[in-house]
Amino acid sequence: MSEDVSPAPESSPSATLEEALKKYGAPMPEPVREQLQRYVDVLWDINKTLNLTRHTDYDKFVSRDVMDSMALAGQLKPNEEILDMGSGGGVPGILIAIIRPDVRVSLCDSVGKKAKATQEIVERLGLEIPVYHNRAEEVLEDLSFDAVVCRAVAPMRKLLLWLEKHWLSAGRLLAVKGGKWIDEVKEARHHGVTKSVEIRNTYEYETPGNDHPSVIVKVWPKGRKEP
Ligand SMILES: C[S@@+](CC[C@H](N)C(=O)[O-])C[C@H]1O[C@@H](n2cnc3c(N)ncnc32)[C@H](O)[C@@H]1O
Repeated sequence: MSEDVSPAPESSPSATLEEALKKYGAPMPEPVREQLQRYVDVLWDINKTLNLTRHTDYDKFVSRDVMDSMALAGQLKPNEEILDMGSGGGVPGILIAIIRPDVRVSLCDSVGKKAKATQEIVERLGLEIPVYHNRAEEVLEDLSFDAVVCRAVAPMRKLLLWLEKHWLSAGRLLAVKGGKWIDEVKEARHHGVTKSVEIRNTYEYETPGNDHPSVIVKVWPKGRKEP
């Protein structure tokens, strides 16, 4: 008897947010799902005129944006206060605010039109989230947080350089990284910006379509108990 070698059929694109959330193992209570739906509706609407995201279908939105934000949210303690550094279209900050309403989120982006778009999203969703049109380093001059979170903002070398003088107000860094994170840490070490910090891979998870798992990298100042 010949073996059936026909390729497995590709799963069909998710027609709804609910379908995608189920497909990627992230079912959400209805009120959260409704808020996520409102968020993508507003984001995709603004995205018609301003390039904020390439994740313009439910599968990409859930498998990338929601999964990354959930991975970060899982590292936060109850009622913590966080700064999303380089929010762009609001990932991960706005999604963390929706998934974890106990967490107090602030957003910042150094580019004016991005910060303005993020402000518009926040207002249209009726969320009470401060949005700063500033570099994170500038925000950290005046305000303190339990953690700074970020995705797709800069390599570790730059993130550590930017935060070097701000650990008292940044608390800890939680950065979403891909398979090259170890190379990024090596490069940062080569540039001498890892001397006064501890760096740990704190959580790994699969991202559909990527060969390597995604990682939440945690960084905190040396000498301080692991947060
Ligand atoms: C590639 S986008 C990523 C946006 C979003 N985090 C995401 O994952 O979809 C990077 C954003 O970081 C912003 N950015 C870069 N350096 C920054 C800094 N030091 N402080 C605040 N924002 C920064 C850029 O303006 C840009 O909007």
